[in-house]
This record gives sequence, structure tokens and C-alpha cells, in this order.
Amino acid sequence: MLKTRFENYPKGKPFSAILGDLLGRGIFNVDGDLWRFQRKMASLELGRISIRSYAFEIVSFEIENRLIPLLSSVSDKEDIMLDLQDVFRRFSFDSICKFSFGLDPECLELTLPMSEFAISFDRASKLSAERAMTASPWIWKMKRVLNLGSEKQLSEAINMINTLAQEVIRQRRKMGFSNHKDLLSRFMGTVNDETYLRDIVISFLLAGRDTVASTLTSLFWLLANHPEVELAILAEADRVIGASLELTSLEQMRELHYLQATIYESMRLYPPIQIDSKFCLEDDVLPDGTSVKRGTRVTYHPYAMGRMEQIWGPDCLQFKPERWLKDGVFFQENPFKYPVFQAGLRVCLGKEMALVELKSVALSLLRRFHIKLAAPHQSHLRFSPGLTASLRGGLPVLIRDRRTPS
Ligand code: HEM
Repeated sequence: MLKTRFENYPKGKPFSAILGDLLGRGIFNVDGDLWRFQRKMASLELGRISIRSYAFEIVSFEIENRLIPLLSSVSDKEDIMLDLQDVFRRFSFDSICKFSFGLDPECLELTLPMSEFAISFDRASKLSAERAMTASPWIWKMKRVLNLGSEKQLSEAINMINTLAQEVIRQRRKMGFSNHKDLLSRFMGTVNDETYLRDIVISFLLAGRDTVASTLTSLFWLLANHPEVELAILAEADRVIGASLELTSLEQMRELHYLQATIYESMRLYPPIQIDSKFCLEDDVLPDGTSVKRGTRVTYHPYAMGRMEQIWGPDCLQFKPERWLKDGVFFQENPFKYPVFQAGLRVCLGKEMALVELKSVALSLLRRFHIKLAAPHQSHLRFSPGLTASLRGGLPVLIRDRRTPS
């Protein structure tokens, strides 16, 4: 594993460069000491029980009041296809905005236009990924100096993101923040620096939106192709929760071991962040003796690692939630073998919140609806360029209410 000296970015690296490094983290667009301080604060806030219950409250509200009504409105209509990926992206954007800033962009109201914030993020993410794939860095660097083509568009998207993030902070200030439970209000109680707060806003949106939507999209595609796994999830829910379809409590969600195993297994095959890089701040030596010079980019590949026979055995390409269960109880594989949430010093700070969100959505939708792929014979998923995995062409599905007699 990389030593801690491999911090993320050289001092003063611009946000565009951070986006270009495959997972944005504006919080850490800073030198090592400040990064450690900020990460510590974020980790203290996200570690609180109160914030987890707050996350559960928000997610439950979004599911009951927006997601389920939306799916119900198209259920049993054989001529209406729904792009589940688009729905999940809207859902996760609304949820992360409410959780992080206490503001509601209402993206899940399909009749309303998608938020300009979300559109700018998508544009910046796509352009950054395309930049990372250019044959030589000189091409994009030259375009950036001349402010041309894709670099001009990227800089416009980033300016828009920065302006909107500042607007979020202004609104939060105007509405008052002392009695609010969202993350930004908690930070505003102790920090007054505008740039720091702006970076927090951007970091949480980048970290918590597309990752969740991407996981849900692949999960539902896998479940549509593995009805036996779907049945096992439903049987576990009936056993643990009983007949009530309402989401009950965080404690009860934790008892859904098979569901958790299914989510982990789905992310093993389809990690939302397929590839991740770090830059080396000083000359260093990896544990296997490989020497790495200052400035080298070191990349690891969770997508490839999840499919390696040396790591997962001869059935590595099969979707088998059981590999995560010991006597029916979920057990965590070594995080260095499964770096879907990173590991060690840099492990995802929102992991617990993400799991609550993923389990809640999966459970609520599976228990109410039968979700059928509109193109059932697609044997593998195809991705578009972006910082987070997203399906080319979305995930068109047909929805059927489970209570409707067949
Ligand atoms: C399935 C969902 C998610 C996955 C797979 C995921 C994965 C990751 C990964 C791989 C990193 C490490 C990036 C790096 O430094 O190399 C990370 C960092 C982070 N994640 Fe998540 N994440 C998810 C959801 C969330 C959510 C919902 C939140 C917010 C509530 C969040 C907040 C963060 C933050 C703040 C960091 C920065 C930590 C740091 O760089 O030190 N994540 N995440």
C-alpha cells in the first residue's frame, strides 16, 4: 500500500486538475497539513450517530415522497420506459444536497428542469475524463493556455460550479445555520473561510452523488439478471422486517446481511470509481520494492482488481453475494483487496451513509416493484467516459407493481 507520504495533490493545484484526477475532492485541494485538518473535521462530523440518523431521515423522506410515487406513476404501463440511471442520479443529487447543505434542488420532480449545478458537474466530469484520455498532456495544456475548445468549456463549467457553490453558502447564511443539522451548517459554526466552505460544498457533491447513483444502476441491472438473488433479498426482508413496507430503523437495516453482501458483490464487479490515481510528493519506495520518483502518477484499478482470479478465485466473474457471508453474517473482506471505498488513511468518509442510502433504496423498490430491463439480452454493461462509472444510453426499464395480479 502506498505510504502516507503519497498525499494527494501539490499545493495550489486548481480544481480543474483535481477533477482531472478521477475523483474530485475539493476539500483536499490544499497542502498536506490543511488536508489532514479538514479530513479530521469531516470525519468527526460524519462519524456522529446524529448525522447518520439525519441521513436516514432524509433518504427515507426522498424514497417515500418522491422515488416511490415516481415509479408508481409509470408502473404497469407497458408503453412507458423509465431510465433508472437518470432517476437514481436525480435522487442522489437531491439527497446529497439536502444532507450536505439543507437545500432541496427538487431534481426528482421530473417536470422541473435538472439543476444547473448538476448539469455543470456532469459537463466538468465528462470533459475531465476526456482530458485524462488525450494522447499527450501537451494537447490539453496548449488548449488551456489558448482557452480553446474543450478546455474553454471545462473552465466555463468550473466557473459555474464555483459560483453556484458560493451561492449555496450565501443562501445558507441568509437562512441561518446555527440550528440546522446539515453538514455545511455544522462546518459554518466553526469555519469562516469562504474558499474552504466552497471546497466542502463541491467535495461532498462530487463524492456523494454519482457514486451512489452508479452503484444503484449496476445493482439493479445485476438483480434483473439474477432473480434468485432478488428472491433471497426479499425473503431476508420478510424475515427481519416483517410485512410492513415502511423503512423502519437504522438498527434493523444493519441486520440485513444478505442485502449488504449483495451490494458489496455488485460493487466488486462494478465499482463506481473504476480507477483512481495519486501523485507522489517525494521520491519513495513501494512495499514491493518498486521505487517511485517525485511527481509520478500512481494508479490503482478497482474494476480490474475485482475481476482478478488471484484475488477472488476461479469464480471471480460470477455474481455471488454468498462470498461475503460467514454463517449468514456479512464479513468485510480485507479493504486493501477490495479498495472500492479506498482503504487506510484515505478511506471514504461517507461509506456508512452510502450503505444506508443504497440499502434503503434497494429494499424499498424491490419490495414494491418488479423492475424489468427494457433490453433484457444485454450481456454486459457499457460505460461512458466520466469520473464515475455511468452507463452509455442509461438503464431503460419497465416497472410493474408487485401487488398487480399477473
Ligand atoms: C457507493 C458510494 C461511494 C463510494 C464507492 C465511494 C468511494 C470513495 C473513494 C474510493 C474515496 C477515496 C478517494 C481517494 O482519495 O482516492 C472516497 C472519498 C470520499 N468520500 Fe466516498 N464513496 C461513496 C459515497 C460517498 C458519500 C455518499 C459521501 C458523502 C456523504 C462520500 C464522501 C466522501 C468524502 C468526503 C471523501 C474524501 C475522503 C478523502 O479523500 O480523504 N462518499 N469515496
